[in-house]
Amino acid sequence: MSKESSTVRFPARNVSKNSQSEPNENEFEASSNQIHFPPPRTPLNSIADPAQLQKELHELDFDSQPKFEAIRSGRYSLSDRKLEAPDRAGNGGLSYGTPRVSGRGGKAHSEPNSAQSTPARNGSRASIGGAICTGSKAPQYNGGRAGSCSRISREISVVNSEVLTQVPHFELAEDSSFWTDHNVQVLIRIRPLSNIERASQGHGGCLKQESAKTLVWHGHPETRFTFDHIACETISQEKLFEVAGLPMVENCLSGYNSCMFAYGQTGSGKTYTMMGRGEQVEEQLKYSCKCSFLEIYNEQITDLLEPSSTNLQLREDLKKGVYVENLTEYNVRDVNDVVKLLLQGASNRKMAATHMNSESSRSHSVFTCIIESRWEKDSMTHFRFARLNLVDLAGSERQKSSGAEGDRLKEAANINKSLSTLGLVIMSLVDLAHGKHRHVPYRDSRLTFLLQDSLGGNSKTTIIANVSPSICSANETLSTLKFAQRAKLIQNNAKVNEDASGDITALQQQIQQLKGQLSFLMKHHNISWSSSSGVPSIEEPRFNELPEEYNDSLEDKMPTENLKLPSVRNKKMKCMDTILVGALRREKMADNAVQKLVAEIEDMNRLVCQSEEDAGQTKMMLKFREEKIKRLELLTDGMLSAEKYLMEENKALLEEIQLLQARFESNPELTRYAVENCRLLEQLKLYQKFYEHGERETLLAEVSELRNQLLDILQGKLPFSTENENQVGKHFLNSDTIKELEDCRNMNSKLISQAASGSVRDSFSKDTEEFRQSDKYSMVETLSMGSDSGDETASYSQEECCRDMYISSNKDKIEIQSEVKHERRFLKSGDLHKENKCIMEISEDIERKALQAKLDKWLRTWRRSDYSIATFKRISYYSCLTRNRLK
Ligand SMILES: Nc1ncnc2c1ncn2[C@@H]1O[C@H](COP(=O)(O)OP(=O)(O)OP(=O)(O)O)[C@@H](O)[C@H]1O
Repeated sequence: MSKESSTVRFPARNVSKNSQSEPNENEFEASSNQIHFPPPRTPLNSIADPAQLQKELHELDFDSQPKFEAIRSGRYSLSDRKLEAPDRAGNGGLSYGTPRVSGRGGKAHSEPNSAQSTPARNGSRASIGGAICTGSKAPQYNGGRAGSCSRISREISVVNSEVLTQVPHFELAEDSSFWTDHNVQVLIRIRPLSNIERASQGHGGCLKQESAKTLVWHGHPETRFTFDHIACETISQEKLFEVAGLPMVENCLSGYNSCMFAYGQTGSGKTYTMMGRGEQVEEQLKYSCKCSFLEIYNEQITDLLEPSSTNLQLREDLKKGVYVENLTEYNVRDVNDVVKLLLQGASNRKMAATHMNSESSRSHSVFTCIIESRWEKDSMTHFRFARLNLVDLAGSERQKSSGAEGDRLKEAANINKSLSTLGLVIMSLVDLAHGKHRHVPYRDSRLTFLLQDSLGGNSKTTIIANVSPSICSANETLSTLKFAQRAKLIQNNAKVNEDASGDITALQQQIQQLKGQLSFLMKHHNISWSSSSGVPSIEEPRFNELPEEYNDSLEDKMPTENLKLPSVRNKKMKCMDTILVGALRREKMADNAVQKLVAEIEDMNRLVCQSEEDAGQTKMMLKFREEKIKRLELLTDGMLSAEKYLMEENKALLEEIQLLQARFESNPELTRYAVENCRLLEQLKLYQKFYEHGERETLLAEVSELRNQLLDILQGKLPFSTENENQVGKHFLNSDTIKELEDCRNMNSKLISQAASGSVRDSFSKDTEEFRQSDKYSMVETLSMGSDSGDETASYSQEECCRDMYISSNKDKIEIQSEVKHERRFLKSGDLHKENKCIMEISEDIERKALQAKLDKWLRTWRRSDYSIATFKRISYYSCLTRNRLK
């Protein structure tokens, strides 16, 4: 275990007081992992005469503890009327249930919804914080102050068998998903009656549990309460931990902030519930974990692990949220470390005896574990972090019931103040949850300010309301139950705290990998980047060096007759080279685009961070204003001297100036403009490149090449040489079809020359207008007009056209029509310049790729299907569109 940032050795523990009385009980010092404890604080004065009370309790405890334990551990069923005589040494055949908190004991717990991807966890998680950590044995640790730790280990132990048989037992529903799915949970825990209570009031109580979810408060008026979970008197620590504690730890490991409060009147079992009976466990934590332990006493924060650090200040930070300045955090390696810290801190808590509890906590304590987990998946580094707050509140009773006087009264007033703020916060949150506008007074007490995330914020929170069934506590029990009922309605907004910054690094790595692969491929295929255009060029087509499967697939697609012809083969190779060059070029462009996007994401992330910072700074400014108002109020009420006011004002203004400076330097607006500027410059460069570096010509050449390729393939499949015509062609085509092919070829060459001269635009405009007006039966004719040749379809009968058009699906028609509509928009828009601009605005590159993909698709369809002139015409027509658009 190491202290954050510096290695701290605790001074040797002052055990003199207790070592005499309980010399062998300090297991801590005997443990291998030695922690030296700080000197404990002087115990607070007791108000009532606790000595007598304690003596009585001790005697009673000793007698009855084993019986109670036996029942808790399940050795005795509730129907057992007779219990074995207890052995005073504590081992007279009594087993303590399962002592170790060793994971989940094979119990299946569902992951929280949003944490499905959390890597498999193992190792110890059960005992984090030691909260409700069960154990068979008391830790037997007794700090410098008598009673502080023995208290942790002690039970009420005032229950005898006779009584227990009368207490109905209700199982605590084990549904871990319930705890993980809900952000705010409330559980009622009823402690058993103490012997003193029993002696004074008999066996009757103010509470009666009717079922696993309902209990009745016997009073005026009799009130029935329903809760999702009620832990009756016979529910063991272990069971409670399994049901409510484990899912909280699970949440925390999954990256959710988690918090567990114990609320209730003094002596109702809050500390017992939170501290359990700590024991050393051996499993290793698999996560990095830091712990701190503080107490809020009289509205002052003290570090329980470094008791000399008193009056610590709360600060707010954008990243950390609310935190305690200078609070020591210890890195812990295993559960033992955690338990040690827990016990060490507990020994320093302010305690005193009151009428209601001989060892009453007079402060609120917060034990915090910050858990971080990191794992790699798909070459991404995931990082999650979460806090687990275990809050043991001071008793919520009224002052007069605790019999407090003097210092205790002042304490009680402060306790009441923070607890009433807690109540107000909860009420405001409930109102908020019902859609009302409310100011939530988090800042009115240190407790609520520190725990604001746990209340209505980013946290999964469990509130355990501890109640005593004693008639003497009837009113307090009722108010605790009402508090619990209200708290049920709070709505938190828990989210997984995950850092995705690793993703960008992973993307960059991926890009690097792809680059490596690309350069390897280029080296092996003699491809070099042309320095001027950034376009790869292939030095020499080498058909024989192509991978075999590539040849095979080609052979599958092409008629074997053609492959035998070297000229055809060379031609094909040339085509393939072109395709490859195009593909590599596009790949490079895509690579550039990815890089740009990555840079843009980084910019945006920066912007988001800055905006968050800005929001935080605005919040801080508001806070300054609020504080200033408070100061002014104090000044006008005469509670603050003018001098002190000025000094505080000066300090606040200095802080404000610093804040404003920081705000000025990291103004998100500036960054936004800078990012926008960069983006526009990039765009400008792109346009310049498009015109000046021949990008446009390259695209045109590529499209034209693709079209030629298509025609070549058509020719290759249906050769025109007399010999082949006789052998193969005859099987497929009649002379009309062959002529049609020739026509199409002519049509294309005409289009190319027209595109060069610009005249195609006029004719195309006419074409599209006619196309729009035509019905599906005349579509082929309209298409053919694009060729500017009246007799091109002469040999293709109207009937055949109709049939072909029927074959082409409605979808095709819709696609073509929308293309034409699109085209018309261009043509209407006026001059060429505007058109080009328009084209670029809708992203030339993407469009071109899409068109090319369509061409490829059609080509594939055509290859697969029967030869269809209509399809071919569509392709030709589409080529025209493409060409025109790119122009
Ligand atoms: N469920 C329980 N089973 C057995 N003993 C219990 C149980 N709950 C509480 N006790 C015993 O009751 C006594 C008072 O409990 P505890 O000190 O936890 O109360 P508390 O609510 O923390 O009081 P305070 O607010 O004064 O600190 C202790 O001796 C404790 O061992």
